[in-house]
Amino acid sequence: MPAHQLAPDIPPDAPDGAPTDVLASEQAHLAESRAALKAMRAHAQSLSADAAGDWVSQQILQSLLDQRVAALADHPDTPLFFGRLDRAGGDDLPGTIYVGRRHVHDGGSKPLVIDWRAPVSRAFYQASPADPMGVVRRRRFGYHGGALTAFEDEPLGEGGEIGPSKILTEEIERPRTGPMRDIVATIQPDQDEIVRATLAQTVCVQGAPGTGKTAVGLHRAAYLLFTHRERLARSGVMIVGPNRAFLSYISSVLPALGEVKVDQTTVAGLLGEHAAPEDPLVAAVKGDARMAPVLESALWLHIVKPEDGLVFTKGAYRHRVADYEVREIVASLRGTTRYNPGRAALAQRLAHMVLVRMEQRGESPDDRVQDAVARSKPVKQLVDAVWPKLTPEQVLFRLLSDPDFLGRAVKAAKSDLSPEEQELLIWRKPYRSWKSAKWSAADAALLDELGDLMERTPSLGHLVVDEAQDLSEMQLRALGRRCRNGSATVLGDLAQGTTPWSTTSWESVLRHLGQREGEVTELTLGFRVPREVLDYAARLLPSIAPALAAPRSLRPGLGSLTVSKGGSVARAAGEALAKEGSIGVIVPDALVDEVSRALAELPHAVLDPDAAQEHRLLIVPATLAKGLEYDHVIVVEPADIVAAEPRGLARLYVVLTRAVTSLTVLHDKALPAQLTA
Ligand SMILES: Nc1ncnc2c1ncn2[C@@H]1O[C@H](COP(=O)(O)OP(=O)(O)OP(=O)(O)O)[C@@H](O)[C@H]1O
Repeated sequence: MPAHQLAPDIPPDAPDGAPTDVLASEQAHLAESRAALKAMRAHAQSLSADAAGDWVSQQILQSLLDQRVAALADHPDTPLFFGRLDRAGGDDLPGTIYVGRRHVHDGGSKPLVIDWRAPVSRAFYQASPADPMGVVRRRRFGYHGGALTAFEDEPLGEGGEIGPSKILTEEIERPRTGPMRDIVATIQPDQDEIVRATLAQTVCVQGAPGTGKTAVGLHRAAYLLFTHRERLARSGVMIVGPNRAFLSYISSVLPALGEVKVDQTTVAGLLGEHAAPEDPLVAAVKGDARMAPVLESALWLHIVKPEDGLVFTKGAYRHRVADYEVREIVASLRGTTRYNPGRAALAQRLAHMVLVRMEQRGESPDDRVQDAVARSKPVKQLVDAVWPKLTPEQVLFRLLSDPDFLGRAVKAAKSDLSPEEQELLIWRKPYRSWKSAKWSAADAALLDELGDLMERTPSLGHLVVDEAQDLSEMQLRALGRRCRNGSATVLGDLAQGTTPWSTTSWESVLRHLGQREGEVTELTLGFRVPREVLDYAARLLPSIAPALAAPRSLRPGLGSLTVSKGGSVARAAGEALAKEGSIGVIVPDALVDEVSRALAELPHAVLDPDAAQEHRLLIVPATLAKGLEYDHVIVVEPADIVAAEPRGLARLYVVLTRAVTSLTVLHDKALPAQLTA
């Protein structure tokens, strides 16, 4: 008997009845589950918020009920369940379990579908003949639209071999159109290990292009939200991706899994959309973690040694705090609090001293008097003079425009920033004031660091960081602040690092993120790029990431690669349009307009950095291709892509690994030597 049976292709010899009967019975279970979901929704709709006592509680309850009703919507095109486990029994759980996107139960609370994230569903992803996990048979379902049309059985109890799943193969061979889809029906065992890692655990995933890192990160977010619903509803989960076009591409995955309350943003979205152009050499120094102690010193250098004491007049009395006492208070606070709470504490401590004086004179002031004194003019004046009110922008402005001040900060921090590096940091053309300064992306991380030195940044419960290899140490520190009381999922590929500060080690990434305990793991099997294309792109690996092993692909994709000298982009695009699926024409950024003119006869759009367009034929600037995929990819002039930036070869590697079905490389100039070797 074959290990897999795919109805209706397989002759009706299955032990538990002919496939068509089985199919009919599974279709009946789907119909019953749909009806039950409808009833659950009707029940939720019938609940009234009137029971809540006051108006505010009613509003909150109504909003919760509305969310519940929305969550119970049946999307006819989305399979309600995609798997079934027949279990050996011996526990309290049902013998047969249907695994799907959400729980569905009948009127008597009998489970008809169990959420894929429930502990019992784990076996659907992990059970194997070697370790059946109490499962006798795993059944996978194939759908066409919303209709259940096929099933595939894997007997697990007999210790045999399981061949490749046709349903998985069909899913990954499916022509791509539109945004990214969830992979909940076909998560692979090594991916599932990452998805179900505990909330306390920070996981860092190195993976070649198309190994499912993004998909895994999104599913892990959904898993954690299900497993720790209340805790994470309070603290929050956030996904950080490389650009907004990418976010738009992945935006429907979590909602399809029922999770709508996850913030998806970019580093710029989080730290501020500052984008003043900057020399990469300068940005590299600014991105270096050695900036952190320099910023800290720069901030604290603003504290002025108190020369005068405080005189507080009340009625006929003058209460004095001596200069040395003020110095003692400042010294005791310095370095023990963040900057802004330190200011407030200084005012309170001074006020306290005044109160002590009042008491010594026989008065009995209470706490309100202390607050009033802390807010009084003489105290405010002294605090402003000694511990001035500052913004991150003011401090950074001073640091980047005043070489002496920078030198003092470097010295105070005992930093080894060299004179050359310090010179790079100083603006060539200084701005008139911090208000008119134009900040760069690298400055945004410095401002954020200063902001945290002044006021603690709140931490989220969990952070998913995609394309993490591209982040500078200072950006990682900024993200680390946002998960310091939580954990992170860090995803990336050392070979796809395209920034001048791209990392070469995940241990270093975890260290700067403040998650040293994080575990580095690897995904090695590619689900996107055909083998022939991946092997071609992998010729670049010895030059860009020599320590990495060549990636492997699940998809043979014979005939998927065409390399053509002098070929026409319009012809290649026209040929791709005659096939099924999306088409990405990936071009050096400088050639976007030229290629758009060459394609004037064909309906097309240019990918906008701020949004993913729904267009079959898209021109994609090479610098925006990261994380995206297209059924057919046409890459124009690799030599120019390489020449455009310092890590141009890595950019080319990214660009060559976006194809799902075919890659056409068009070139007039000589190809990079690594590709022809
Ligand atoms: N288990 C799976 N079942 C079906 N499809 C999968 C599976 N894992 C990944 N895929 C598909 O493979 C493609 C690549 O996945 P994804 O974008 O997550 O990879 P990646 O590792 O982030 O790639 P890159 O490094 O190039 O950004 C996607 O279309 C995704 O849906």
